[in-house]
Amino acid sequence: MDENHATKARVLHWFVRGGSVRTPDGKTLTVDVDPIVIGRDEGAQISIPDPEVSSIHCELRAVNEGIQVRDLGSTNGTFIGLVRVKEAVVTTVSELTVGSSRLVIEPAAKRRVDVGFSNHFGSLVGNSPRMRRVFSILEKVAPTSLSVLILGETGTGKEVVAKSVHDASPQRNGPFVVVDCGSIPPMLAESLLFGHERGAFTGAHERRKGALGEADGGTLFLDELGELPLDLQPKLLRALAERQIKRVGGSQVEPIDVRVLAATRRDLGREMNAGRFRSDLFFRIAQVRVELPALRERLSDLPSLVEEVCRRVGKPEHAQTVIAWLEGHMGSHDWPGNVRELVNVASVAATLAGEPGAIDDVLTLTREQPLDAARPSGPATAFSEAKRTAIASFEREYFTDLTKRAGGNVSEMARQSGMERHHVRAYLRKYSIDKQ
Ligand SMILES: Nc1ncnc2c1ncn2[C@@H]1O[C@H](COP(=O)(O)OP(=O)(O)OP(=O)(O)O)[C@@H](O)[C@H]1O
Repeated sequence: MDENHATKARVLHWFVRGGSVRTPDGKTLTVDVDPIVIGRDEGAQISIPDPEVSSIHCELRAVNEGIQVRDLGSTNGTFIGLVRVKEAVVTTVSELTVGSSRLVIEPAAKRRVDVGFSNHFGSLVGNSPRMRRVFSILEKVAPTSLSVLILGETGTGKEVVAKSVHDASPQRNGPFVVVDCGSIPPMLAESLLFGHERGAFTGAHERRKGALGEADGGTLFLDELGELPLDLQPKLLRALAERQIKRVGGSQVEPIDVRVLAATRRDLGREMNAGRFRSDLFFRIAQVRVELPALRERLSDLPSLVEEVCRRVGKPEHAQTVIAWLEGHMGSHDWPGNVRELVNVASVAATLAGEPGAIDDVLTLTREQPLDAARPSGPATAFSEAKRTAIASFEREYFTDLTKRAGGNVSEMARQSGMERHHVRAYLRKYSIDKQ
């Protein structure tokens, strides 16, 4: 990371109103910026053995205005006084009811939270207080062997966090193995994770290592953890707890030394309460929870992200033009695709920003034209035709080059370009680029 990023660090703290919560058995806990989970499960920070409380019921955390209460998909609901709430901020002493148990929330005065000086971690950048706090947590946990669950909407940078944690860990020279839990074929799931012996099932011609075995001495990143098939969950939990695996069709156990990182877009609280995700596995993997806020909640990150993107595409001199354009034209955009969407828009803009007026055309085209129909809808002027040709040639060049760099692997292309796999495929089809 260049010095530029460090010298631009300005925001060093934020203000929150935490306080305390008194549990039904009379204990008092401090509520701070890291969430406190309330539930029936023994792993919850406030564990309440009340059958009407869901295993993961709700959570409390300090935010700017007071103590935020968030229901996590409980069956019987979370109440403040007599009002059932999904999400609310408590600013005065209030009674919180879960099942038939009562807790008392008491907000305290606002206090300053030091968010650390760092405005980057690995290949992540961000100036907002929330991201600075994420970076300071990551700096602390990366060198440990703690497992980390990374939460956030699509495109918020979960995979980059995982890779950056691996790169800053003692296992950095070991393998970094990614398993996309959402695309595990059910029939092969167990073998994919734990490996198999030769002849274990039809088609098992070779003895194979699974993802856990491959990750030995390194990091296993379970992407889309919420999609992990239910029947695999207890097996994975056992393997992680006992630090050993048994291949499908095998009888011997092999020791493994693997650090686990995981990510999910799904609300795992809801999944657990619906019985689709095991809470014991959740607490085993979520020793540390890191939440990446949506980009719309941290727009102050935009300039540093654009600078980073311009640097990546080799056009650092265009950063200020792109930032000014985004502020002027997309100030009210709420970035549903988060940083991935910003990276896409900013890289196209940065690449063509040298031509006067080009950004308007580029962004209008990339945002409004379906990929397969980049054709003028009305009478084309020579100017717009020229722009279209420039974009087409940029896209063709970009994806041809990307295909070479990723050896034709679409997942790798998606990773490198920060796009969804189906978008990458659509561009390859559009320009008839051969994956070989
Ligand atoms: N803080 C950041 N700094 C720099 N680049 C970032 C940051 N966050 C995300 N990115 C970029 O945004 C793109 C998307 O990131 P990533 O693939 O990690 O998102 P994700 O949360 O894993 O998305 P999904 O849930 O869809 O898999 C990547 O190109 C990544 O480099």
